[in-house]
Amino acid sequence: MTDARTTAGTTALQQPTLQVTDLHKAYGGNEVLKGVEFEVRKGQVKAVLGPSGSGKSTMLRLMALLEPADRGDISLHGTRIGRTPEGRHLPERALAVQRRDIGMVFQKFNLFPHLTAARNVALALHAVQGIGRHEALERAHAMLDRVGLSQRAGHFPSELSGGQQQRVAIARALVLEPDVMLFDEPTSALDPELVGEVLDVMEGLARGGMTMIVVTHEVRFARRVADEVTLFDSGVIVEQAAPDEFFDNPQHERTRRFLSHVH
Ligand SMILES: Nc1ncnc2c1ncn2[C@@H]1O[C@H](COP(=O)(O)OP(=O)(O)OP(=O)(O)O)[C@@H](O)[C@H]1O
Repeated sequence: MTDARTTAGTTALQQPTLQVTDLHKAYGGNEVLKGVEFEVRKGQVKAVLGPSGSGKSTMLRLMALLEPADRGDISLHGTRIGRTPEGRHLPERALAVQRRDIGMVFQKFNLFPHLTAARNVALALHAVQGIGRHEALERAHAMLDRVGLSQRAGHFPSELSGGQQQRVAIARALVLEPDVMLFDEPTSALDPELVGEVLDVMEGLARGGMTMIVVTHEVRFARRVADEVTLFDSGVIVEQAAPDEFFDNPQHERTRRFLSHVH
């Protein structure tokens, strides 16, 4: 009994939080993902770099179950998600339940313009988890405090800077207490002077133990915060390594060429 429990516990610890195997996706005849193998473990931060159009966003969207893969598996804590055990795509209602464990932040914040920051965050709790208005608002305020926006909770998106709006979007994802957070170029739509405040929030989350995958062009952030950096090119992973290795001693010519353009 004890042995069985220990074994199960050890297995759970070793399992990636989120994992994709042999992931394929094509749009029309355009093969965008060509058998990607990728995983993130509990508390790990993975940065994903790569040229435009290499398939980074597509991988995140598939991982977040926002669209189906053509082939391959996506697993959360070792359990396949997005498909039935027989391999059929799950219906929307079942997908919605599985999506709750995976938070996603996009380049565009997509806040509701007619709702205050607090209500934007509370709406997620209310709509997705059915939590009552009062409690949802209380938790929204606590989450806005965590991203440094307690003073802005009553403001509408139009009254907030882009950086502040993105922090609201981060709070909206966090309030659902996801097991893993996916960031898809969260600072690309921001004026340069607003990038830092969003990266600071993300760094705080990373230091606090959040499991994160970050698609980004912010090389310095990747070097400073990530446990591992991945280079995507043309739908495949070219190189994955710890930041010092990746940036100072890349093994692949493609990585060297990529870094020569971004450094
Ligand atoms: N819904 C879609 N329909 C058709 N083609 C798509 C769709 N989504 C992505 N693509 C194509 O797939 C390829 C990969 O796109 P993706 O957005 O995943 O790349 P990316 O590496 O994230 O690029 P970027 O850094 O520019 O965001 C591109 O050629 C893109 O045009």
